[in-house]
Amino acid sequence: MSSFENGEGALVIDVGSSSCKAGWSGEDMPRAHFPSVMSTGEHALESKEARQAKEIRRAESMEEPTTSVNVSGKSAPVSLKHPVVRGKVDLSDDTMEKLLEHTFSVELDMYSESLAVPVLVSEAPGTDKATRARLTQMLFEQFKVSGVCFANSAVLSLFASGRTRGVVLEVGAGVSSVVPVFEGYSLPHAVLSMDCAGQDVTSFLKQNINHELSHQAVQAIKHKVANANKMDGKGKQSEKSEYELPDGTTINIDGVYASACVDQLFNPDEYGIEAVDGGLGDMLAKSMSMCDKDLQPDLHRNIVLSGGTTMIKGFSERVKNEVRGGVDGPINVVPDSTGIEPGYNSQRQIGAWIGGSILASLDTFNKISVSKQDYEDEGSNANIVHRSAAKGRDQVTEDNRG
Ligand SMILES: Nc1ncnc2c1ncn2[C@@H]1O[C@H](COP(=O)(O)OP(=O)(O)OP(=O)(O)O)[C@@H](O)[C@H]1O
Repeated sequence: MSSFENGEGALVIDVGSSSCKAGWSGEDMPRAHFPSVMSTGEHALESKEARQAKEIRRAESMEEPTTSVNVSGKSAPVSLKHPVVRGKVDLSDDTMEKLLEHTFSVELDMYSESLAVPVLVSEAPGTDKATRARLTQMLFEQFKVSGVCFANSAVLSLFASGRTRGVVLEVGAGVSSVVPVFEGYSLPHAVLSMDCAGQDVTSFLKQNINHELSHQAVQAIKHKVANANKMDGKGKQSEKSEYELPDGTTINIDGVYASACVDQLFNPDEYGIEAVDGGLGDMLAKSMSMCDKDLQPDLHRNIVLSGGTTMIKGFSERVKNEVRGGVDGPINVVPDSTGIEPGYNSQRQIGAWIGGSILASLDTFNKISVSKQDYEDEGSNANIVHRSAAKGRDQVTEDNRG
């Protein structure tokens, strides 16, 4: 496969259900981290100026439809749309294309007719081939990138923790997944997921707070008060937590809700949530038991947390306690409650992006990516990206052995 003529590195993009992380390979942090939501409808016609879209997005709630003033001074209806819903890219309209355009031209300030850089895209576990092919075509045709590479977000998070073997528990905004990984390969037969994650934690809290607050305001409260304490009827859960709103109003959150909003992730059936493989602890135990017996002890010792929702207080300890009952032998959750790996501790929400930044700065990256030349040589057939992905995984494994 041909290599790229690029001396500047690659762009690394992770578009999630709630936020998009984007930046350059080899850097420690994404340069941009912003809500993955775009305006649609009438207003979209006038939003060619991506900066205007940015201002509107920032000013308005992520979830609620709103209005804005168009060039004629009249109010125009605006609705906001997420290009990724429950971890799945929605390509039924141009929202994803707009989000990418906004990412490149506004957030990364590199507007040009032709980007001419390679791009590594972090994809959610279980992303289908058709979606990957459509995105490949979009990146080559619309944005004129010089190369494309897709990598599993869980595998990237594992790389970020300095591992190539382990099981990743990803809990973002829209979806929770368990992905066992062996030498850089995810093991698809044992990948489990549940459509319940951070946005459901926020919604639960919103329904149980006695105040009319926006989704964003409740999200901020959640970050402060939510905890993963076990719901055992009594004790800490009955304590109230105080939260001061920006206008000085103090609201009290009942301790039961501060714990129950998170408890639903561990006991979904008790909250009427459909989850065929049970809660997060059950999913982890089940997924690991579906892997080769010889691999299981390694997985038990390398349970890596990833995604913003795992930042909730007490999350790591709760995961450890839940899994302990379901598996034999020692287990280790990373980061653990005593913060043995403090570096990774603060990086959970951007773990996949960091793993992508590392992968895209290795020599291997050129070998696992599809260059523009490769794409054109195949008659602009975007399906080339699947062959490249398989070849790439072999290469990453070989490089790790070496
Ligand atoms: N400190 C925190 N405490 C609790 N929750 C947090 C914290 N920081 C972020 N979150 C939550 O994490 C979620 C976003 O995480 P992340 O960015 O990993 O998701 P995403 O990639 O957008 O979504 P997904 O992976 O589900 O597609 C939000 O629900 C947010 O409220």
